[in-house]
Amino acid sequence: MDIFRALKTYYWQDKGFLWGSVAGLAIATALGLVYPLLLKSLIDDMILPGKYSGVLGLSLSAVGIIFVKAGFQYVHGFSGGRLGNKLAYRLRNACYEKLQKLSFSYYDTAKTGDLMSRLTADIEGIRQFIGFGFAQLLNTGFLLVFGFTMMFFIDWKITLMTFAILPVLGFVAIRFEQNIHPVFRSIRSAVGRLTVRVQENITGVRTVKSFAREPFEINKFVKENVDYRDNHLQLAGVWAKYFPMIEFIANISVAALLLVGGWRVIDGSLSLGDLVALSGMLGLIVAPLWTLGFQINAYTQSKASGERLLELLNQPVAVKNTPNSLVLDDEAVKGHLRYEDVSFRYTNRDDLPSALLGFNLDAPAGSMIGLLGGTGSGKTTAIGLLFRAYDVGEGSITLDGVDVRNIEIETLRREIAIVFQESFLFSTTIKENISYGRPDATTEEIEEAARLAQADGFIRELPLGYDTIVGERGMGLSGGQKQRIAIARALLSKPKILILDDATSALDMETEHEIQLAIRKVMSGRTVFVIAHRISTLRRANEILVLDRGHTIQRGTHDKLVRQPGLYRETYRIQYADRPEELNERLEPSDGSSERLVSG
Ligand SMILES: Nc1ncnc2c1ncn2[C@@H]1O[C@H](COP(=O)(O)OP(=O)(O)OP(=O)(O)O)[C@@H](O)[C@H]1O
Repeated sequence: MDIFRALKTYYWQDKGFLWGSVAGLAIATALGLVYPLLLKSLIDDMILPGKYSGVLGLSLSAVGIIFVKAGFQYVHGFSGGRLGNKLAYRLRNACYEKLQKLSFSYYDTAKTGDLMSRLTADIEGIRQFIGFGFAQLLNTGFLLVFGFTMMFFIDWKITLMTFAILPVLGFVAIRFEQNIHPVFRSIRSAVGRLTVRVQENITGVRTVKSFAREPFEINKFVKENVDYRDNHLQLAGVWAKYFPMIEFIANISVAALLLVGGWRVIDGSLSLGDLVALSGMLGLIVAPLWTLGFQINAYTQSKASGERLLELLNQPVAVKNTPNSLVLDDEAVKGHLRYEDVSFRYTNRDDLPSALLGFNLDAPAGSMIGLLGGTGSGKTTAIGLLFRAYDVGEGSITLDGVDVRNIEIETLRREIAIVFQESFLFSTTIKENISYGRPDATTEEIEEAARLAQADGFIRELPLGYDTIVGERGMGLSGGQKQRIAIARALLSKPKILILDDATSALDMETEHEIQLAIRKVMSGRTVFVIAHRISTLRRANEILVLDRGHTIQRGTHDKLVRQPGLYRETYRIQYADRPEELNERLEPSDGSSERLVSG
């Protein structure tokens, strides 16, 4: 019950509905138990003595009871529905909000399918149990207590006899639950695997098709589908075995009642009406006992779902604001950045060495910083620490002299715009994609940003122009088109710091050059970070840092670096091998003697 206590904040404000659902069902149940008493009265007081005058009154009472019972059943259904749905609504919102708050580190290991199922199937489980299952479980208890008390007052000996069968029935019902629970669990994980298969296949459809791996994918799906089908067959097997067994045991008590009750009526120690009433009540008690296994199952399932939801809701947020976080004043921010001896290691990858080691950088407002290095050398890590995707391990990063860890995350990130290599577009209009960071932007501003990002031309050629809806993650657009929309989105937010993380890799040199000119214009006086593998993208930077496995191995301007032996010059050599004039001109040493750079 601890799980449900922990979830109390999501349903306790509706406790009126909870009580309404429980009380509605309990009263309707108690009223149901009155029917056998009416039958008893009909037989013993009217039919047998031949007093027919009371029959009409009795049937009118039955109608009245039906009416009132229906009213209480409505109260149960209405309250349970309200309670469950309001709870599910709050839980869904809370989980979604939590997902928005969780830091990047959480998503490094989170699985999309698993999170989706928490927000759907697990919440549904809780909704059903809190709304209805809980009241039904209590109701089974009420039935046992009310029913046996009434039976006891009619004839305690017969009642005790029928009572003897209950532990057996309870035992079988619990065995049933124990057998069916793992099957339900396997079904749920089989559904999860099946969903992940479909999701991955649709997402990676281009890769699948380009490698002609459709048969392989179909086989994988069929395997999961077989698993799913087999689980359902196993479920059907458990049902088929236990249902007749439960019915058989329950009917033994009915048979025993008929046998002993019959004798007793014949020898005159029990009235016929009492026998009919006892049999009616026994039937009412036994019916929900059949479903006891299900009710317990619903309880354990929703407990497991509750655990999974609480695990998400109680997930610590790795990067968060401190109580005294500084709220940045947009007007006052200049954009002067300093990294001082910054080192960082990803906590989820203790097996790996630090991703960044002793990183130092001074980037005054208005400067352009270039980062170059092989894959995995720490470039993205260096900028991730700046916008607090992760907090630095050692050292510090300051913005205008304030440690970024002391700046309110939201205002810090509002000053920074990042364009990643893989541009993510939402499945909405191009216009809304560009204005994502500034929903208040005017059409003119959106179009101006698109012009600067060299995107306006191709957008206008689309049939619906800026109102064209792009497919999921930008499907239907080329890589370079997506990158240009992402650049327009970043430029529109007029950030103090712009980060281009390999953001122009899909563009041709000419378009990239045009965009660079535009960025220089828009970002004049602001700070720009450019991560790139192309020298042409970096060469105008005020300072270029060359990284290798987290270490800064070279730094300086393009002119300085092309003269130094090292990775930068090697990269330059490879990229400009087909333009030796430019290469020689660049690499000519200061003493005027020409250096031979390209062999062969
Ligand atoms: N989220 C993460 N969790 C664990 N390790 C990570 C994570 N992101 C990066 N790494 C590791 O940190 C190191 C630096 O990665 P980083 O992404 O900073 O490199 P990069 O220079 O930007 O590479 P690329 O040019 O390929 O984008 C690599 O060894 C990488 O495997």
